[in-house]
Amino acid sequence: MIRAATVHAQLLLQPRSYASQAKAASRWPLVSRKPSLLGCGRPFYQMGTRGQDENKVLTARGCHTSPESQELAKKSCVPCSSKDLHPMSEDSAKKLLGQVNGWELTTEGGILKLHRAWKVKNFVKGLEFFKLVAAIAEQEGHHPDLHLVGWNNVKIDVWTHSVRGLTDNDFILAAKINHLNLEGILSKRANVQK
Ligand SMILES: C[C@H](O)[C@H](O)[C@H]1CNC2=NC(N)=NC(=O)C2=N1
Repeated sequence: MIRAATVHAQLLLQPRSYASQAKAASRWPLVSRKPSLLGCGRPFYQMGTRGQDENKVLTARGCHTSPESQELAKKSCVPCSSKDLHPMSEDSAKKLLGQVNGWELTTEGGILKLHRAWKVKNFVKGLEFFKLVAAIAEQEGHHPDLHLVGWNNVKIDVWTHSVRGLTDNDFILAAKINHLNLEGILSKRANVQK
C-alpha cells in the first residue's frame, strides 16, 4: 500500500502530462476499494468515508468511487478489426451503464452510442480536455467523437465504428475518460451533480 501510495504521490507532483495520465489510467492499479488518484485529485489513502457533498464534488471531477468502474477503467480495448467483435444489445448496454457514471445511451442513425456532456471553463480548457482523451484513445486504439460547442460545452460520443454499435471497448474508453483528473478544466458551477 505504501509503494502504491508513493507512486500515486509522484503522479500528483508531476506536471499534468497527457501521456502519463493516459498510461496511468490504462494501468489502473486496483490497490484498494477507495478511489485512486487520477480522477479525484487526492491520493486514495487519504480518502476517508465520504459525505454526500464530497461525493458530489468527486463526481463533478469525473471521479468514480465504484469498484466496478475502477475495474472497467483498468481494462484494455481489443482491436476494432477483431472478427470476434459484435455490437451488444440495448439491454446489455443498459446493464453496463451503471459502471460509467454520467454517460447515457443515445441512438443516432440507428446506431447505439454512449454520450456524455461536460461544461468546461473555456475554449482552451476544452481543447486540453480533448488532448487528455486523445492520449487514452491513441493508447487504446479506440477513438471517440469529440465535440466542442458554444465555446465551453464538451460532448463526447463513443461507439465502435467497425460494427456500427456498442462493444465493451466503448465502456472501457468511457470509464477511462471518467477517471481522468479534470481539476482546473471543468467549470466549477455547472458540473456538480444534483
Ligand atoms: C485500424 C484501427 O484499429 C481501426 O480503424 C480503429 C481505430 N479506432 C476506432 N475507434 C472506434 N470508436 N471504432 C472503430 O471501429 C475504430 N477502429
